[in-house]
Amino acid sequence: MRAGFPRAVAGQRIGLLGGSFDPAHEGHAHITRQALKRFGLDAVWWLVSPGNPLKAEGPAPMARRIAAAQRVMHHPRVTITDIEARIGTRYTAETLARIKALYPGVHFVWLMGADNLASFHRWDRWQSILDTVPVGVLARPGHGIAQRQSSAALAYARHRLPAARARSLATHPPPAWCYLNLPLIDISSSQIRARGQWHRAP
Ligand SMILES: Nc1ncnc2c1ncn2[C@@H]1O[C@H](COP(=O)(O)OP(=O)(O)OP(=O)(O)O)[C@@H](O)[C@H]1O
Ligand SMILES: O=C(O)c1ccc[n+]([C@@H]2O[C@H](COP(=O)([O-])O)[C@@H](O)[C@H]2O)c1
Repeated sequence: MRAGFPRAVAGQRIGLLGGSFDPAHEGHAHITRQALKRFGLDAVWWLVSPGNPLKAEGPAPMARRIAAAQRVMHHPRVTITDIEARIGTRYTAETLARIKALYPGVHFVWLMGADNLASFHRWDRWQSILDTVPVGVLARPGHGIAQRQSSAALAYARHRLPAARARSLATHPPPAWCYLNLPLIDISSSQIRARGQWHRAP
């Protein structure tokens, strides 16, 4: 594997938590620990995005977001990576196609909070994402039942695995998705920015 790219071996189950991480916070760390345990993952990679295609304002510089993420998340099975910037992608569908080609035989799972399930049908080629990798959705404060009835959730309702089968998600052939209820942590990057504890300017 090229320098700067995380290592993985065929057969491993790896969760991909894409995010702006602008900045990272305890909510990200919490859903990562839950995903490791409940989906039975070997590792989680935080894909620090060059910039969410649906967000008008650009995030803080990558190096600063990575450094902040490393302060928040110390775990032997979590890797924080700028792989999207390295491969030149920011659309998840393209990222997943590239990562799957780079890591044959690895079982990847796309991870996201419930707020993203609500807007998922606005993502570029969202059906292709669901048809490419299993998706694990983690509950988020303020985003409950309505999200589970969002356009994407309804369109793929018959491919939903019950939480009791969460540990089989990573090796389940796509499309497959699973919604996990978990203890909620009410924190967001927007709150941290609004409190003036993080600034986007370089
Ligand atoms: N407190 C939380 N509980 C559950 N999921 C979360 C939480 N915070 C973030 N996530 C999820 O983590 C991923 C990355 O989130 P992101 O970096 O956008 O943080 P954010 O707090 O949502 O940021 P912002 O407030 O700027 O939109 C997303 O899938 C998001 O749903
Ligand atoms: O591919 C898309 O169209 C797309 C649209 C919105 C969000 N995403 C990805 O979703 C992840 C979460 O984004 P964010 O900003 O909510 O942290 C991050 O990896 C984004 O690149 C991807």
